[in-house]
Amino acid sequence: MLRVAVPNKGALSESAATILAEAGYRRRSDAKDLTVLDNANDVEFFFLRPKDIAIYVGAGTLDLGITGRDLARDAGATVDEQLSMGFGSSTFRYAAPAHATWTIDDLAGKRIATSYPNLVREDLAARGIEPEQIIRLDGAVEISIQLGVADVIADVVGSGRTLRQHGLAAFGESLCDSEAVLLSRSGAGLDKAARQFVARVQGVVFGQQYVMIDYDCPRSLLEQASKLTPGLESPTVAPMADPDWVAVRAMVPRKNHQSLMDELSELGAKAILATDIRSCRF
Ligand SMILES: Nc1ncnc2c1ncn2[C@@H]1O[C@H](COP(=O)(O)OP(=O)(O)OP(=O)(O)O)[C@@H](O)[C@H]1O
Ligand SMILES: O=P(O)(O)OC[C@H]1O[C@H](OP(=O)(O)OP(=O)(O)O)[C@H](O)[C@@H]1O
Ligand SMILES: [Mg+2]
Repeated sequence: MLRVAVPNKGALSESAATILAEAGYRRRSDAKDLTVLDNANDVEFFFLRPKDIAIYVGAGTLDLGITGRDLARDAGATVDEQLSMGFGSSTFRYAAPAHATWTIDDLAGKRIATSYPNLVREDLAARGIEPEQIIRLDGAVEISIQLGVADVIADVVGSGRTLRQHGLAAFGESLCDSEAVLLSRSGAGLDKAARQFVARVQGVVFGQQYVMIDYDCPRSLLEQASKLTPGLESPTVAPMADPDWVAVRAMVPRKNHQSLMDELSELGAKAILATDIRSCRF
């Protein structure tokens, strides 16, 4: 039976659960359940702290796991990314009080609070910078400067709202551009069950990022219209009862699909429809 780790709570848990349910796997019935046995699909799910997931997968205790790229890097686990899952995007940044201008070199001799001490230690070592201290906190890191515990923080930035709320500004480049990823143990090949799991999840993730566009197109405009909707291989073109018209179908990126529909309409296409894709295989 395939053993898969899923975040039990926090920023990644709801989106991960939604994708797995859409991929046909059994949901947990209670938010406190730590395991779910999905006999129909021959998978057992383990609901773990996102921080711990890469450790289990890297050790080979569990076959696959969903967690953040930043957490996996901080854990130093020997894992490979099978799939980017399209949610939980964030950057990992140094930040300090916004009233002063900071550069990376200013980190020397400072107290840096973070929940990701290994990621920070690695970054500073690579730059040859010696901090006074790296203070490991479990969360709410943004408050640590005003409480007098640290001079600088290094933390996850999503919208940037939490930094702004605490009068902080990020500086230096991102230490890690993160998102939720599906991990396997490094170097270990995937067996058939694991490959099938990855394909199913990929089908849902891909489906979320694309829509299906259908439209009627004057045959004389087909070449121009096909350039707007090239599809994955090429658009499907079907004859219509009126020989001067064709029906066209193609997958297009969800992002900007509304402006693409405007362009098709301006070109002369009619009955333009966009439909959600629930899942797909390549
Ligand atoms: N606001 C956010 N926007 C985008 N991604 C985020 C955000 N906050 C956290 N993440 C991502 O979620 C993951 C961390 O999840 P989470 O914060 O739930 O775990 P945790 O901090 O270990 O647990 P907890 O917050 O329950 O103590 C990381 O990969 C991080 O990049
Ligand atoms: O840029 P923003 O969109 O404001 O998001 C960033 C915040 O979200 C996360 O905190 P979380 O809610 O996980 O709490 P935590 O600090 O206790 O981990 C992260 O650690 C930041 O504090
Ligand atoms: Mg958190």
